[in-house]
Amino acid sequence: MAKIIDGKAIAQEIRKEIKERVEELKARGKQPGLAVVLVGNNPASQTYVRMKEKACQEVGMYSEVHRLPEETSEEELLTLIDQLNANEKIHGILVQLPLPEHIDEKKIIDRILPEKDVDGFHPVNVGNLFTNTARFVACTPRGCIELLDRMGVEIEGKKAVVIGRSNIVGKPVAMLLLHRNATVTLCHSRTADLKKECLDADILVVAVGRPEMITGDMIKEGAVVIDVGINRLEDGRLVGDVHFESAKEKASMITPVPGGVGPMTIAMLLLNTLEACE
Ligand SMILES: Nc1nc(=O)c2c([nH]1)NC[C@@H]1CN(c3ccc(C(=O)N[C@@H](CCC(=O)O)C(=O)O)cc3)C=[N+]21
Repeated sequence: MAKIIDGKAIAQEIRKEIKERVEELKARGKQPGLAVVLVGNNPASQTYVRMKEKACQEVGMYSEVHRLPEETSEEELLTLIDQLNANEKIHGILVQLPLPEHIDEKKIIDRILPEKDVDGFHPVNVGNLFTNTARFVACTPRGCIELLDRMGVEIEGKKAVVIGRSNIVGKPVAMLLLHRNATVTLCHSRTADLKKECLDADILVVAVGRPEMITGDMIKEGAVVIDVGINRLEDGRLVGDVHFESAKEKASMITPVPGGVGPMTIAMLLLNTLEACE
């Protein structure tokens, strides 16, 4: 039976460490500041933004949330980004995604100064990730690696299989694992034999966005399983992309959903903001 990776507790520990570093900065007259921009009324986004705001306050960071109406124009949003770029109190800028249909996400992200892009979504940071010189790495991928490190999982020389090739999780997490000297396989919807690839994995990272699609029969005995998925079922239950009950019979360690990778995403956002200020 797998050991459960308590992402919530690990994230809490990291937040405590961040709080101490914020206090040191404050003693030197500096306070890390994060600006979060939310456009529209997406209920999930509103919840996430509240969580981010609360997390900032808890560690003593300055935070401001800009809640803009659904009809906000691209031009108006770009003007706000320019103001935040120029604002010395703000070290990190996060534009909550997804944005409304009429706004070009790429155009907005490209406008954020790379040195304030604590989401790690700006092309400069994405490009630097490729050469292992990134100032900011996207929060969820960084959180996955941090979980492995804090659980004492060795990455070097291991077979790591990543399922899902999104720009915000799959691709960057594969790159981070590669930089840590894992042998990395990146699987996706057209992978010929997904089960075979999965059964090869010492470390399995799943980020596809399909509820409980990875089952215990696809997991090698003793593998470490990181489940990035967060899916709300019709009955209201929150489940990952991994079928937890069957997977935990095979894995040596596994993240639960909720309480796994999710809380790490916010902890890494705070860490990136702290580092932006430092
Ligand atoms: N620019 C941008 N940056 C993001 O980082 C970003 C975003 N847009 N859009 C949406 C996604 C999603 N995301 C999560 C953050 C925390 C949890 C989290 O803490 N989840 C908890 C609670 C889950 C719940 O109860 O809903 C858990 O998994 O235990 C989940 C998901 C950040 N995102």
